[in-house]
Amino acid sequence: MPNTPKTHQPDGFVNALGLMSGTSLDGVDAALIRTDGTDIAAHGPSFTLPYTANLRQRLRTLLDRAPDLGADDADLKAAEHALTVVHVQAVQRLRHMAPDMPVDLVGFHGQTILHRPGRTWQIGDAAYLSAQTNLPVIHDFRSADVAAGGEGAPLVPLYHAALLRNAPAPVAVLNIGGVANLSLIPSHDPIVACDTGPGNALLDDWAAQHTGIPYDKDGQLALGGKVAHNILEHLLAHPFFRKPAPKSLDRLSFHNALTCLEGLNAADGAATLVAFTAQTIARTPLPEQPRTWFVCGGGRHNPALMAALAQALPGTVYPAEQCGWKGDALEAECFGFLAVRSLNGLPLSLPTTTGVASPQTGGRLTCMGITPWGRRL
Ligand SMILES: Nc1ncnc2c1ncn2[C@@H]1O[C@H](COP(=O)(O)OP(=O)(O)OP(=O)(O)O)[C@@H](O)[C@H]1O
Ligand SMILES: CC(=O)N[C@H]1[C@@H]2OC[C@@H](O2)[C@@H](O)[C@@H]1O[C@H](C)C(=O)O
Repeated sequence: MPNTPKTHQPDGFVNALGLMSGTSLDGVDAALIRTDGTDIAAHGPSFTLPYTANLRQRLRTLLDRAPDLGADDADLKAAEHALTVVHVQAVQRLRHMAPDMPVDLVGFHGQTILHRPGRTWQIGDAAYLSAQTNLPVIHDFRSADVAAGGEGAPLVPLYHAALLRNAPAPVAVLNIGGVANLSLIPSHDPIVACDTGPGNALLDDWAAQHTGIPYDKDGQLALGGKVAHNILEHLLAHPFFRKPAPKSLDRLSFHNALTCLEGLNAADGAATLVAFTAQTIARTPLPEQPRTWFVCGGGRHNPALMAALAQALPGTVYPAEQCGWKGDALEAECFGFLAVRSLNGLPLSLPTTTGVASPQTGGRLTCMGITPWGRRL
C-alpha cells in the first residue's frame, strides 16, 4: 500500500536526503536533492562517510553468514546498530553542509547482506535513524518488488531515466560499484535495466588478498598485468551473462571466480578481473546498443577499467561528470528521489527494470514521534 500522506510542500518539491551503503562496504554515501519524485530541481551537497576497517569486516562476515542467520542474531543486531550510527552521523554532517536546504525526508537504503531470487535482505534500523535525526525515514525499498515477483534490483533506473530525460537515445548509464548495473534508454522502447556482473567486488577482494589494500588503487595492479584469456573465457561462459535483462546479483554471486585465478600473479589476476568486468558489460544482451555510456560509481576512478570499457563497448564512454553529475553520489541521490516517489505512491520499478509484473511502488515510512514533514508541516 502506498505510504500516506502525500508531499505537503505547495509545489510538491521537497529536500530529500538519500543514504546508500553499497556492496563495496566502503562507507555510506549521502546526498541531498530537491525533487517531487519526477523532476530534480536541485542537487545539494554529497559525501561519503567511510566505515572503519572493523565495521567493514563485521559486515563482510555477515554477508558470508547471511544465508544461515536469524533476524535477531546478536552479531547481526550489533553490526546493524553500528551501521545505523554511522548513517545518523552522515545525516547530521550533511545537514551542517547545507543549512539553506533543510531536510524534509530521508531515503535509507541500508546494507544488503543477502540477495537471491525471492529474497532480499537489507539491514539498518530506520526507527533509530528517525528518532536520532527527528526526520521521517523511508526504508525497505526492495521487498515490495520481490513480493510482486520482481528481482528487487536494480532500483536506480527510474532515477537514471529522470537524469537522462533530454539526452539523445540510445544512451546508457553504467554504475560500477561492487556489482555493476546498467540502465539503457532505447530509441523507442521503455527503459531496460539489469545487473551485468561483478563490478569492483572481485578485484577488491583480490587486491586485499595480494596487497592488504582493499582495492586496486588507480588500477596500478591491473595496468601492470596481462589478461589470462583462457581463464577469462572460462569465466564468461557462465549462463548468467547470456541471460537478457532484467536480472540481478548478490555481491558474492561470482565469488568462486577467484579460485579460477589461483596461480596467477597479483597483476595478471587484476588485469583478468578488469577484463571480466568490461566483457560482461559488453556482452550483456540488449535490445539496442547505446551510442553513449555515462559511467558512475567507484569503478570509474580505475583507469585500467575505464580503458577496458572504452575498448570493449560500442559507442563512446564518458565518466558521469561529462553530464555535470556527481558520479559518486548518484546512488545516494537515487534513494532520496525514490523516497519521495514512495511517499507519493509512484512506481519504483517497472517490468523492464526488475521483471516485476506491473509498475510497483515500495518503501515504508518510519516516523518516530514526528509528523511526516517534521516541524515544517
Ligand atoms: N582511485 C580508485 N582506484 C581504483 N578503484 C577505485 C578508486 N576509488 C574507488 N574505487 C573502487 O570503487 C569501489 C567503491 O565503489 P562504489 O562506492 O561505487 O561501490 P558501492 O556503491 O559500494 O557498490 P554498489 O553500487 O554495488 O552498491 C571501491 O571498492 C573500489 O573498488
Ligand atoms: C540487492 C542490492 O543491494 N543490489 C545493489 C547492488 O549494487 C549495484 C547493483 O547490485 C544494484 O542492483 C543494487 O544497487 C543499486 C543502487 C540499485 O538498486 O539500482
